[in-house]
Amino acid sequence: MSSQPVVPPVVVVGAGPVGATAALLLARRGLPVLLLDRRPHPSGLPRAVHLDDEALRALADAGVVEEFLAVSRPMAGLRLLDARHRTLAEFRRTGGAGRHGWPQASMFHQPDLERLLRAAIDRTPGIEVCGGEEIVGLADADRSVTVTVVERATGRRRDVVASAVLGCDGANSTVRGLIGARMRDLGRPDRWLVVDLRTRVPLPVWPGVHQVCDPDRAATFMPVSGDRYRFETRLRTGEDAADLTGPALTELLAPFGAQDAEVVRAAEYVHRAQVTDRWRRGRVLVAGDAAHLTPPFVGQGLALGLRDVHQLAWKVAAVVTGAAGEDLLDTHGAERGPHARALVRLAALVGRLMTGGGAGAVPVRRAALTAVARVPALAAYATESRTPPLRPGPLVDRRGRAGRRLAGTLVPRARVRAGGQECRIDDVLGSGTAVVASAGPGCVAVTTGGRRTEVEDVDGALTCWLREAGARFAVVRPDRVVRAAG
Ligand SMILES: O=C(O)CCc1cccc(O)c1
Repeated sequence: MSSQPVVPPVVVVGAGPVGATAALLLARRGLPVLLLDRRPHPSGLPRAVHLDDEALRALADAGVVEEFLAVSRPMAGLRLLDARHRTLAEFRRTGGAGRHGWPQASMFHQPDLERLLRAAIDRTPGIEVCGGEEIVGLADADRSVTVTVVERATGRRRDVVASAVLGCDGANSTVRGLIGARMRDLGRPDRWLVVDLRTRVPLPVWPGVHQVCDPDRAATFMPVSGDRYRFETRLRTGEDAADLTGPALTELLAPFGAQDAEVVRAAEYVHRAQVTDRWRRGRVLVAGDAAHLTPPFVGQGLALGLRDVHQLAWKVAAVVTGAAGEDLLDTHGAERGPHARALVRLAALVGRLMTGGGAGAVPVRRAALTAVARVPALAAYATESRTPPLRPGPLVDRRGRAGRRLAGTLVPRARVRAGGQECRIDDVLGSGTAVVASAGPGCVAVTTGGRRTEVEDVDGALTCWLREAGARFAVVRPDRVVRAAG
């Protein structure tokens, strides 16, 4: 009788949306997962409210995107307003199907997302969840890590042998500290009041994010999902959250028609712009808020974290199963670091646009808007909701015209017809590396594992995507990022 080799679990630390998604992605690749969280139950706090359609590729591969769409709402875009609420600039997002087949921007209530992720984990074999357990030590060995864990209620300690450890344990990450990583500031911290609201009747507001660029009283207002709204305002020096309750808050909400809304939660929050200086020690890696903190002004906090684990899960699976060498894990920080820094800097720039004040207010705003328009990666984000491409490296070959255009970006999740059935290209790409090539009018060929399949390019989106980049083919990684094109 042959026995399967026993692979120790991948320990995922932190069962928030990033850790939970990581656990699902790893389990769907056949790895056993131990998901630890210091809290006995999900937090229930509505922190993140927005995801872009690129981040939904991670939820799709985790098997929960349909459930996410059922609890979220398409968002119309981002409007920059002046102090008198006149529109300075507007960046629209398509509420219908964007290039990935979903709304370009979706708003949601975080506890809804956490609930559906937890339900998916409960029905996925191979994931063990341990709440109320805290990690206190990590010892690297050859191809494994010993994780020391304490049960918070009893103080009982135990050692777990892990094949890898993913620190998705948030802003105050223990894992980050244990691997000797430090956060590096990309901007100054800023104190804001964050208010979650509910209304009995829907408010007649534009269904997008309003950013009030007023150095004296910078503010953000947005419909979330259902009857929920969020208002945020920068706290002035010497002001705290308690100063902005009652009539003072009612006055701030009035321009949005939300003066009668129920205040569900009002809390001070310090917005930070930080990225870790180290993403890995051996087989221990950090992701999500453990690796970066962003001001919320372009709604990228959670999206960055979901992309981290989407781009990491297949690499961890390849290394742990011996299909790739340990150095594959070096690409995690090399790819995610510049991407995170670019988006954190963009968010900080929008923050300056909202709060830059004094005599320099007008030039600050003009300079920032010019910067957004001039830097291609920023312009692509502002106008088309495309995040910056991954930098060239061992898994991103940006040589040649086609490589420069496509490598490091996501293949569109286009509609295709395969074997008489309509589906999305991701369903044909499978879970490994694939090649997508033009194959005559209205047709593309997908090669996976040496097998070539011709599919109908239903809307011509893939043919057009290749043609516009001057490409005949694109090599697509398991995380749907283009590795090379030519
Ligand atoms: O750029 C986008 O599409 C998202 C804008 C956004 C979303 C959520 C909060 C926020 O302050 C901005």
